[in-house]
Amino acid sequence: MSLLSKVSVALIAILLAYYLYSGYDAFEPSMLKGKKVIVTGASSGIGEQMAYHLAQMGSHILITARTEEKLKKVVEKCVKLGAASAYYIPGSMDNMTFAKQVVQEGKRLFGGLDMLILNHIGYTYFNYFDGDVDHVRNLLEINVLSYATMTVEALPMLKKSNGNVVVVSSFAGKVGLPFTVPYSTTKFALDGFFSSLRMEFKQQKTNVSVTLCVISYIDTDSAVNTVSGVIQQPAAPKEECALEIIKGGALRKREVYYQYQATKIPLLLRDWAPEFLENLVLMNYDVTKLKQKQ
Ligand SMILES: NC(=O)C1=CN([C@@H]2O[C@H](COP(=O)(O)OP(=O)(O)OC[C@H]3O[C@@H](n4cnc5c(N)ncnc54)[C@H](OP(=O)(O)O)[C@@H]3O)[C@@H](O)[C@H]2O)C=CC1
Ligand SMILES: CC(C)CCC[C@@H](C)[C@H]1CC[C@H]2[C@@H]3C(=O)C=C4C[C@@H](O)CC[C@]4(C)[C@H]3CC[C@]12C
Repeated sequence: MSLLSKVSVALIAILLAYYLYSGYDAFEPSMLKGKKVIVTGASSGIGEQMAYHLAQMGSHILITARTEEKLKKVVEKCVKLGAASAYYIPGSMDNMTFAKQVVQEGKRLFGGLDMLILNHIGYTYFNYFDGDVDHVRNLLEINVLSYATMTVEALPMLKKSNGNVVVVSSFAGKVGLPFTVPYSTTKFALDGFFSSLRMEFKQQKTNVSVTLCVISYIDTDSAVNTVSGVIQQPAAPKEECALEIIKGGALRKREVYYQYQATKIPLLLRDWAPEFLENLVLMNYDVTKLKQKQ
């Protein structure tokens, strides 16, 4: 066999292995039928859309956020869409007792748990870092420590079900960006916690998958209101984003990239051409449109 043929065979084998390993297109909505799922931050945005997808797939759903009126409406719509059952529990994730309570409520309602989708974030500003370290600490509580607390609390149930932990992060959790200092701090921390945990699960043969979702700019009200004008890149649809996150969790993927071209491709540059990537990012910002801090 010539060298060229050997290289071609090796390349085909690598591509085939990647195709099989990545489970490309193996997703079926029926995978979520009857599954017991908790979704945090589901009163609006991507979390709300995930609840609707899960409802259509026939899951048992428990959603949470602070605003009871909104949760109630989302639950009503979930029931109409075909959820096996749908419940809500209101509260704030700066309180770790509440974070544990949500998981215990799942246990009480469903008698187990298949998927824990961690998606909520606390309010932050989109502007130059103002030096307020207390805000960073508070955001770490909401965006990171509550995620860790809920995962610890849910682990016995997830071990029994060979379940999934799905963590919604961001491109800003892989690359430092202007105007997101407190937010990026928390999203990078999620990568550290959950990627290390995933490795320990692998080492200990714990059959609980951990999916970290690296998400680009999405057209949720809060994001558009915060960054429109400043960010030149168009926002991707929240409905599709929500579905990709659920698919990634069900397929037990390590990471989800959405949109692929706005996350995975720029990340190729991160370690090899970081300054080029920084310039690309800056070209996407129009600082003259920066809004006054609220
Ligand atoms: N939109 C985007 O461009 C991007 C979003 N992401 C990630 O996607 C996820 C969802 O974002 P998105 O849908 O835009 O956000 P939204 O602002 O639409 O939703 C945030 C959710 O979190 C809840 N929440 C806010 N504060 C608290 C709190 N203290 N305790 C408990 N819940 C709280 C909100 O409800 P309530 O106010 O009622 O509590 C709401 O349900 C986040 O993890 C975000 O980092 C990642 C990349 C880009
Ligand atoms: C290759 C580059 C051009 C990519 C640049 C991507 C930038 C512009 C994208 C990627 C992730 C995005 C932020 C995000 O993750 C979540 C939030 C929280 C929300 O409440 C307010 C908006 C905010 C800060 C988004 C702002 C826009 C960000 C920085």
